[in-house]
Amino acid sequence: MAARCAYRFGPDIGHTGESVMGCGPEANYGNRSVTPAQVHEIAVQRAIGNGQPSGPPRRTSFDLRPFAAFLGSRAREADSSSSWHAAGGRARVRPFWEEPKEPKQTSAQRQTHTWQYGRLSMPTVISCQRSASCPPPRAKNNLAGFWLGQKQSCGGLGASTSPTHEQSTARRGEAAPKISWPLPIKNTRQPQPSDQITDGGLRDVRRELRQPAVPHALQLHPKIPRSRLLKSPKPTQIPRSSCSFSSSSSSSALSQAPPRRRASLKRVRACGMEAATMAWTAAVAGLGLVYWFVWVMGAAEVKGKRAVDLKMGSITNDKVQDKYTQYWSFFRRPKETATTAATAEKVPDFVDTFYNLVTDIYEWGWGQSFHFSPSLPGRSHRDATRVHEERVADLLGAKPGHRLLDVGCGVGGPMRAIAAHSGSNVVGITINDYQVNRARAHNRKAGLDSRCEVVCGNFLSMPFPDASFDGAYSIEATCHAPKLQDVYGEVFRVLKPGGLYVSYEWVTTSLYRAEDPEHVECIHGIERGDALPGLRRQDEIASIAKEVGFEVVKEQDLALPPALPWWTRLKMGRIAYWRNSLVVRVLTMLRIAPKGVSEVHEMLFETAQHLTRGGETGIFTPMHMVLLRKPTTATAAGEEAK
Ligand SMILES: C=C(CC[C@@H](C)[C@H]1CC[C@H]2C3=CC[C@H]4[C@H](C)[C@@H](O)CC[C@]4(C)[C@H]3CC[C@]12C)C(C)C
Ligand SMILES: C[S@@+](CC[C@H](N)C(=O)[O-])C[C@H]1O[C@@H](n2cnc3c(N)ncnc32)[C@H](O)[C@@H]1O
Repeated sequence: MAARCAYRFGPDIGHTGESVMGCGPEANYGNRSVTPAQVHEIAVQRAIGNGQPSGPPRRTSFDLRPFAAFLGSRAREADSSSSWHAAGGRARVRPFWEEPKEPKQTSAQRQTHTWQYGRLSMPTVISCQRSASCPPPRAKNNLAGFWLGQKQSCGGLGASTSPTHEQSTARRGEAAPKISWPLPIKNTRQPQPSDQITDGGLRDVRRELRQPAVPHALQLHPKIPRSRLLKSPKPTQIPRSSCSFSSSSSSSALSQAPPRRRASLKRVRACGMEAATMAWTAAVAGLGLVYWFVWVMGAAEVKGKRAVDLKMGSITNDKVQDKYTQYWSFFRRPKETATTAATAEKVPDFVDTFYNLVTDIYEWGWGQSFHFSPSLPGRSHRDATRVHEERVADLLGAKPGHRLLDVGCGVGGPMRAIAAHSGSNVVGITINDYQVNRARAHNRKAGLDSRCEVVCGNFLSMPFPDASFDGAYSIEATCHAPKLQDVYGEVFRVLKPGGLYVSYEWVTTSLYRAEDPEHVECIHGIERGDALPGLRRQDEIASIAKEVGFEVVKEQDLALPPALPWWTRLKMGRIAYWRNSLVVRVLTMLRIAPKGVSEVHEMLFETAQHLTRGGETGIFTPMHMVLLRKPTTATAAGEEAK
């Protein structure tokens, strides 16, 4: 039968695997790709002569390869059509049946063969209902294979009430070997006594596909005498529900027990062993899951910060909870915060506390750039962020040799992008010393530390001489200033005459209605969760800039169409936030993360919802851009205006 169907490779043996074409009317596989498992299946179908109409190889119902693949077994490598013929079949990964062949064994040698799973030696008995062309073990060092090998014997092949291969052959008076293999493939049709069961079918297919022979996967069980197989027309049937794993190491207690007791003892022991195996598997899988959850899934979008490294800035672990409470009570009533001089003075300190609490969470869940950007169709958030940053450099006309000031630089994401894009030198200032250290470390890692410098200081009174910068920019930072005039005035002072300043401002838009409680709650939510002493209106910005002496070159809300929404990133991240919440809780419970981190995370979660609402309703924008120039004639802040 096998000879009737001439397989030949399709014209394209590409990365999708080997195409099997033109197999005659009985088995026309068209131009489908055939995986090793399917090749095996074809062989089995032919070997048992099931008489079913031939067609594309079916995926078997007992195929647990995905599980094996999950555990990182070589099965994936072996069966993955993409890795099978990488690069158009040139760099080929060796499939499992091409494992180095053991020297051919005699049947006596085979009788004493035990399965070797890594360091585990398992003399497993599994009755086979199928032909000798059953598959070889997937991979010897394969935990999944090990698990599956055990599992299959429970109500699987060995426990069927239909005639087994050995029964069929025993009835015919032939010696029927017990056959073991660790990965069964369930066949819809059971072999009939009349079937000519050989592994010739598989061999034929292999020959045709020029695959080497299967290594010695099939074996005789050492403990079952050949004579018993011949004599006993009906081997002991083990109920489907019971555990049928059996070990060849029988104890004397077992051999001395009466037959019924012996059977139940065997079952108890078998169940015990299976339970232990299951427990081990569960433990390994559990550990794997925790690892994946915390280290892999919990990693920062831009690698560099992991959940297990979450710190609360320079706040010691025992102070986190207190600091958070203090922060929260200070910013609970945002509008009042900026109004009295006494509270306004305290703002920078609380902003510093805020960034101690959130910097690592931001880096972990957002990356090294702490700002929004319009979405770009078909581009990643990372790309969109970078484009938004490079736009600053372009607006400033930054060149190599220029000295730029980054007002409120965070951990320096924009600074590095701008320095790299324009070739200029950048000095960043932030109030938070933890951010200074993070930014410096990132600069070093990026190889930009010679052109990117970071200073710890207050942008309301900067430690820089007058007219010391060619240009300046601030990305979503000046919203922390109780009075915008103060920070704009400082930038004006340190800029060289003729120097440009670009700022991306957080503001309420003309759609905001102070009499709408929903609007008010949304904006308060944004202010509370972002350490803001009170958002300004969009139309205030230019006049404040003019007030300190700047010329307004350009003003534009970069969030307006045709720009795509900036808040979709926040919205789409929701599932990740749930996961992060859980990670943070678990880490706090394990005392890896300090107490209070969960509360901070909760606050950010809530803030994200207010921000999203602000974006969706259009009452808020985080990217009102102003391009300002210090007049060439100006000598000091506000002089030109006067
Ligand atoms: C300019 C400012 C910061 C803007 C944004 C960078 C941040 C505003 C809200 C932040 C976040 C909200 C939800 C967090 C999430 C719950 C967590 O699991 C992972 C981090 C967040 C996504 C976090 C990231 C940064 C923000 C988007 C303000 C302060 C002026
Ligand atoms: C939202 S982050 C933006 C950081 C950076 N521009 C970015 O886009 O990644 C705001 C930054 O402003 C800084 N900041 C806020 N108030 C400040 C102040 N009074 N003096 C100096 N820096 C301040 C914070 O420390 C923080 O680094």
